[in-house]
Amino acid sequence: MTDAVRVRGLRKSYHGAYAVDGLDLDIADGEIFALLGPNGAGKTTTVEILEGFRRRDAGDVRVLGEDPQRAPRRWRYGIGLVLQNASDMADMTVVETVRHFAGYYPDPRPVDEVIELVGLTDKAGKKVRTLSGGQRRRVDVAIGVVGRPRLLFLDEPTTGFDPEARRQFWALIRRLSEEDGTTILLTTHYLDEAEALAHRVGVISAGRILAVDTPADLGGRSSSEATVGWIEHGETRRLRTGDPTAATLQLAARFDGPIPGLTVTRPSLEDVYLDLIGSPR
Ligand SMILES: Nc1ncnc2c1ncn2[C@@H]1O[C@H](COP(=O)(O)OP(=O)(O)OP(=O)(O)O)[C@@H](O)[C@H]1O
Repeated sequence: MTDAVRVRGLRKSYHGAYAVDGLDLDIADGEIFALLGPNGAGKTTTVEILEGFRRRDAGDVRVLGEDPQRAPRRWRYGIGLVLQNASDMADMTVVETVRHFAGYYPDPRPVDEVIELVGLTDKAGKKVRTLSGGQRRRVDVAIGVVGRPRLLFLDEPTTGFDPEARRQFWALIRRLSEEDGTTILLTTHYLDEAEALAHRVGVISAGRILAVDTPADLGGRSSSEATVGWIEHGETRRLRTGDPTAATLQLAARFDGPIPGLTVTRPSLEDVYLDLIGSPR
């Protein structure tokens, strides 16, 4: 498998302080990769270097096989950006806005198809400024994908969305990944979003990658101890165990049937993330 993104030893400082401090990163072709990290961790700096908008101090960076600092113009055609509020263009309708951006690419998707993909067909003739925040964000996505990018950057894409809009947006991202094989690099502060969408997540703190794994396995999550909970004599009981099946069978035997209030839980992605970045819970 080839890599859409390959980064080795990336460094970038501002006024003598390192914002990115020796970062390595590999993102495979077709992968959805979520970059997680606290405010100021270096996510935006890293992503903007990959996008070719910031210069690095040191390190080797390949994005779709090219160094973003020296890439030819056609390289940019393979990159899609979903920026905050890209669609806020004076008084244009949805279809005019998407057509405008389609004009920048040599082989754009048909405008109607893109508008359908983001679920805005019934709003196509409406002025963008009259749409809701979530609908405008869909226009941002339409602009990001109209050029048929091989690699799509999504920067905190669902901030401010209601729960239903978030689910619809996730379905759209999965569709881009599954139907078109688009590689997606997502930054988000929502752990449930990373868990729902990403094949792998990377946790970044103080300019370095602390861990990279599938959401299920990050920080040894799937193999860590489980907590079995139940209710007995009107009180909630909890038992931490490496073998929750055996513990549950023993309880079932003791209760001689259903176990009241039975729960079996493992650390959430948020628990593991907070441990990794050293934040008290
Ligand atoms: N243009 C700049 N000039 C000076 N310092 C900067 C600049 N951009 C970022 N920084 C600093 O670099 C560090 C990393 O910032 P960055 O924006 O990459 O973090 P982030 O992980 O994207 O944070 P957030 O989650 O808040 O968006 C921070 O300490 C920030 O203050």
